[in-house]
Amino acid sequence: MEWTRGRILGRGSTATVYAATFHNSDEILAVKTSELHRSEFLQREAKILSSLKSPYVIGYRGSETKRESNGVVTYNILMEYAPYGTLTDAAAKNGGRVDETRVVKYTREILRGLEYVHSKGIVHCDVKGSNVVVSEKGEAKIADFGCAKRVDPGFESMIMGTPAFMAPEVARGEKQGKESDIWAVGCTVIEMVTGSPPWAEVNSREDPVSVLYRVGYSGETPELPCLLAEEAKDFLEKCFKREAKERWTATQLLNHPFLLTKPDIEPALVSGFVSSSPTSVTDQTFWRSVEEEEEEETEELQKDSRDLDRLNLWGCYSERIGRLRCVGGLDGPRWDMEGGDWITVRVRCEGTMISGSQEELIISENELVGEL
Ligand SMILES: Nc1ncnc2c1ncn2[C@@H]1O[C@H](COP(=O)(O)OP(=O)(O)OP(=O)(O)O)[C@@H](O)[C@H]1O
Repeated sequence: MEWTRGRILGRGSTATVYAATFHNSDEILAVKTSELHRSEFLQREAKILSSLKSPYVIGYRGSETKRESNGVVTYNILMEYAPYGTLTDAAAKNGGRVDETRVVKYTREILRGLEYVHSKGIVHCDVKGSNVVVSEKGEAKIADFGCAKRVDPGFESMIMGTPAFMAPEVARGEKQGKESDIWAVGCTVIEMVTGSPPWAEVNSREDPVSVLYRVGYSGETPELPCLLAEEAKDFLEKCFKREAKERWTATQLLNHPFLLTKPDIEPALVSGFVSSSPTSVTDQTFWRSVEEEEEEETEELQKDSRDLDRLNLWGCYSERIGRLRCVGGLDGPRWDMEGGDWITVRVRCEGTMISGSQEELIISENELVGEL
């Protein structure tokens, strides 16, 4: 395969993704690259991605090693190019959150993708806004299968994912199955609606270990955004059943009224992430009206005048977390609160933690257990 590498589209913990062009066609590609000697996760990803074909999963175009002009040997996955970035980008471009029509559309498409992936006996293990990309036609497609695994009982068990999106059973290091992906879908909806993952109040002041502890052991479920209509809240409650076996499946959720009441929107409406008007807040089918919210807030304030914060209808969105990034090295992990995306962690159930990049030592199971 002859192709030329272009600009960087994004960086993750295991690889860098570039735009590229095929020499024998006009197709633009995305190429996910890491040095060959660090490409264990990329090679696993290629194996899984090559077995999948769905409109809601990023398209696989091949994989190969390549000697770069500087002599470095790289491993590369060639994929369909998604020009509109990730759902996290979509929220950022739209003032911190995705508008309601797109939240419904993208949630439906993520679930269609997961329904397919799960039917193939595969669990994604790292569903989150920054791992869902938007295609040229405006469809949400699940990407980054670097943590994905087959659900075969004999398969090596490894806990993987991003702390704020982890289900309780994953945070406790017990198991990671299809149900854990569904919890992460709920977290992704919260991320789209509010611009922040769940547990933002913990994230902003503490560290990911505290998030894992809270998810795994507190008995709590993520706080539901206060402006959501009851239908949307009910949908999230079905995702956030703490008992994995009580959680709804992708197929069941696709038939939830939250997703059934709105038809698919035209692709033309999606392209370019045309910024939506804040008036969507008043749409009764998804958001509760500001008046309704105000009335309830006033009643609550009368009941408890100490709760002054609740006067501000937008208060529940005002907390923006400092993004966490682990940038450890041989000296051990440290948490960077300033920038970068939510990181993915990979912990072997038995033994020490490994991450995709040898430079980014993230956290060891022993440290985790020690902290907990
Ligand atoms: N097919 C694609 N088209 C366009 N951009 C993409 C594509 N795939 C990935 N990207 C961009 O590259 C970024 C990193 O990709 P990806 O999440 O696959 O890397 P990673 O190293 O596996 O990340 P993680 O830290 O989640 O493990 C994405 O967040 C996105 O911005």
